[in-house]
Amino acid sequence: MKTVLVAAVALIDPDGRVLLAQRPEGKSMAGLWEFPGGKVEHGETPEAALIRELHEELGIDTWTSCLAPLTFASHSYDDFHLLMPVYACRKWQGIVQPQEGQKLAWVRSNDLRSYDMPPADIPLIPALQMWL
Ligand SMILES: Nc1nc2c([nH]c(=O)n2[C@@H]2O[C@H](COP(=O)(O)OP(=O)(O)OP(=O)(O)O)[C@@H](O)[C@H]2O)c(=O)[nH]1
Repeated sequence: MKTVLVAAVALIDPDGRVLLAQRPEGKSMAGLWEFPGGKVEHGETPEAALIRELHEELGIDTWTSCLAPLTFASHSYDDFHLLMPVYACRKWQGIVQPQEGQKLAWVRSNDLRSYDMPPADIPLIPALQMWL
């Protein structure tokens, strides 16, 4: 099975809330809430992929030095194996705004479990909660 490298980030605001984005209609796993990010392109580092995705998806800019490794997901879906490093980020420039019409939510630690997430993400929640 093909292993797909996806970089994701927990953006954490000054109140300790985490940003989740809802996958839009028409995509796989539509309606589920996930961490911002996306596939790492050929020749790209995970950090560079995240900086690019955050600009494209949310209209913000950040830097490699502001991306702290937090945890990772390794999960087999039916058609690929997902390997997803997850970073924490507390510092960025600009205001988070959906650039692609996606719904966003700033979620408190204790509320994370009430958002439906992809199966790969569920085991990540306790590690994230320890950071918040
Ligand atoms: N960004 C992100 N992707 C995740 C998370 N959890 C998870 O399983 N994924 C999966 O990782 C892949 C990320 O791909 P992507 O976001 O760049 O591309 P995409 O929506 O076009 O994916 P698609 O081609 O499967 O529809 C998707 O299959 C997505 O479902 C997560 O928390 N954040």
